[in-house]
Amino acid sequence: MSEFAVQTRGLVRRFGERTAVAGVDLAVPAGSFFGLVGPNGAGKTTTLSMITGLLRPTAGSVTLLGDDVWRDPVAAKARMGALPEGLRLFERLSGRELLRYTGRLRGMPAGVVAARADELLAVLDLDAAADRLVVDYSTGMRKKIGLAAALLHNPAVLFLDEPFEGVDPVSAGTIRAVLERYTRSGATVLFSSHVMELVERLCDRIAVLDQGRVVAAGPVAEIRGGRSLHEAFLALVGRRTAGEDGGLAWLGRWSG
Ligand SMILES: Nc1ncnc2c1ncn2[C@@H]1O[C@H](COP(=O)(O)OP(=O)(O)OP(=O)(O)O)[C@@H](O)[C@H]1O
Repeated sequence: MSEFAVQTRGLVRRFGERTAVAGVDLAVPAGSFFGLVGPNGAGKTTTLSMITGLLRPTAGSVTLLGDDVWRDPVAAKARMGALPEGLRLFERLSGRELLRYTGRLRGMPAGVVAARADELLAVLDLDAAADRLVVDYSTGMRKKIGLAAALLHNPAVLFLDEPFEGVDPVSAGTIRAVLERYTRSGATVLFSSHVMELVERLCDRIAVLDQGRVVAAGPVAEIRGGRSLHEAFLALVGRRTAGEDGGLAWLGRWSG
C-alpha cells in the first residue's frame, strides 16, 4: 500500500481562460490530519473536487492509496468519503432514511447500515432529529448528517470542504471529536478551512494554496515558524487589509 493516502501530480484545472488550479503537487501521508488552506478563490474547492472524482482535471493525476482516482474511480471511491461544499442532500428523506439510502447505494448489508446509522446519529447528537426531514435541518445539522453519510462505509480517507463553516461551537466540537477519533484509528482526513485556529489545533500538516498554486506545505510547526498560523498565513498570501490604502474614506462620515 502507498505511504501516501493522497498524491496529486501537476494537477491543473482551467475554466475557459481562467486557471483555477495551476499545477498542484500534494502528498498527504496516510494517517495524517491534513489542512488545505488559502484565501477565497485560491482553488481549494476545485482541488478537492478533482481529488474526489467530482471534477475532471485539465491535466495531472490523483492517486488515493495507490489507486488512480480518474483511471480507476470505483476502487478509489470505495475507500473515500467526502463532504463537499454546498452538499446537496435528499431533502425529502429523514436523516435516518438518508443514511439507509446511502448505505444501500454503497452496497452495504442493511443490518450493518442500521446499526452504524444509529451510532453515528447518537454520536453526532442527531438522534432526536433522526426522523425529521433533512429539509428542516439547520446548517450545522446538515454538515453533521453529511459527515455521517461520508463515514458510514468506514472509508480510509475522508475529504471535507469547509466542514466548520456556519457551524456553532457545540456542533463544531462534536464534529472535531468524531474526526479526532477517526484519525486516531489510522484514517486520513484532508479538509479545507479558513479558520486558522482550528487548522492549527487539528492538523499535523498543511498546504497553503494561493492563486491555484501551493505556496507552502509541510508540518504545521514548520509553516508557522514560531508565529501563529494566522500570522504565517497572512505573510504567505501577502494580502493587505481592505481600506488601508485610503479607500472607503466616505465610510462612517456623517454630516449635518
Ligand atoms: N465552475 C467554474 N467556472 C468558472 N470559474 C470557476 C468555477 N469554479 C471555480 N472557478 C474559479 O476558480 C477559482 C478557484 O475557485 P475555488 O472555488 O476552487 O476557490 P476556493 O479556494 O475554494 O475559494 P473559497 O475559499 O472562496 O471557497 C476562482 O477564481 C473561481 O472563480
